[in-house]
Amino acid sequence: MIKIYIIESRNVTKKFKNGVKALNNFDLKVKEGQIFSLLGPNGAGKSTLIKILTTYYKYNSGEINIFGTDLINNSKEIRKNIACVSQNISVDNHLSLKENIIFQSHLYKIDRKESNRRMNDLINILKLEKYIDFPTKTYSGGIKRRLDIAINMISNPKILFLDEPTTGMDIESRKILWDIILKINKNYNTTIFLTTHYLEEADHLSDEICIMKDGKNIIQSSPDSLKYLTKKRVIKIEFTDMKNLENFEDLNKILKLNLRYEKKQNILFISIQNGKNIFKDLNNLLLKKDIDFKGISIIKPTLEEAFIDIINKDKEVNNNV
Ligand SMILES: Nc1ncnc2c1ncn2[C@@H]1O[C@H](COP(=O)(O)OP(=O)(O)OP(=O)(O)O)[C@@H](O)[C@H]1O
Repeated sequence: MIKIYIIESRNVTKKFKNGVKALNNFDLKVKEGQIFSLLGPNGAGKSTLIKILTTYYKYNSGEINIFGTDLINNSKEIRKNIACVSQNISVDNHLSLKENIIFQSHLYKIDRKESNRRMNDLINILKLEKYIDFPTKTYSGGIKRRLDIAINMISNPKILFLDEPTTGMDIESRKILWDIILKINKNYNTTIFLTTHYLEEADHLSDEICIMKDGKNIIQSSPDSLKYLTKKRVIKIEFTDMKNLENFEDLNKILKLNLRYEKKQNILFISIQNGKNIFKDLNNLLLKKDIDFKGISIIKPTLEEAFIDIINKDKEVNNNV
């Protein structure tokens, strides 16, 4: 079966009037029902891409299909089926959540009964019971963001774009919003396309991540595969006591193993490239030399370490061209 991607771009280029190429032959594939995150350093082109996908910006060349149809030829129809919560909150500050939703429902021609049903459902999912009746300006930034998402979800979009949804939030509000994003994705099967600077957020939420830089898609994969790509690993050995740790340090010198490590009490953290063989050798060595240890394990890199590694590798490649 041929899988149709809900968003697919090929060779997309966007050049601004000042000559900046924000997108440079940009390719992307997003599957239906995914939570998809776009990561990249400042100026990578993330906001430009979102503005193009949500039909605010035109692009110079290349091809974009959304719902299997061409973005330029079908922008009106596509716009009806997507929603975007941008960094600038778009709710009317003087209206309450209810009034904002009624207004939005009129725009999308949703009848009152259906609108009420959706509103009650969204209030429940977004935990907004306490914030229905007063003007939205009276609420904190975190609550306003949730109100904005609820209002945007009233049209039942197939894709919800979230541009840095948790920027400026404290960790507690951020985690509440993570749960909400997961629930929206699961309950409505809404494809979520988000940009974020928080790698922990991308790791927690995403089925797939695209790392972009200088307007190009450097890599697109699941969070776990991205972590696996970085060859840097750390082996952690916890010794039964300091004496055993020192015995191991002596062996490192005598056998010229040249291991680079850091110590924390009776635990050694050894930095290695390319894990499995060294792990086995160290395990065997400890057993053979009768050095008592409590445990030995490989610590997986975090997404942040993988991200830095991938961005730096791309720099090296480009500097060598
Ligand atoms: N309207 C514009 N006119 C000219 N250049 C622009 C415009 N918008 C963005 N740019 C440039 O295009 C490049 C990509 O910008 P963009 O805002 O898309 O990056 P970003 O990845 O969203 O960055 P950030 O993480 O800092 O928000 C940058 O060099 C930026 O200066």
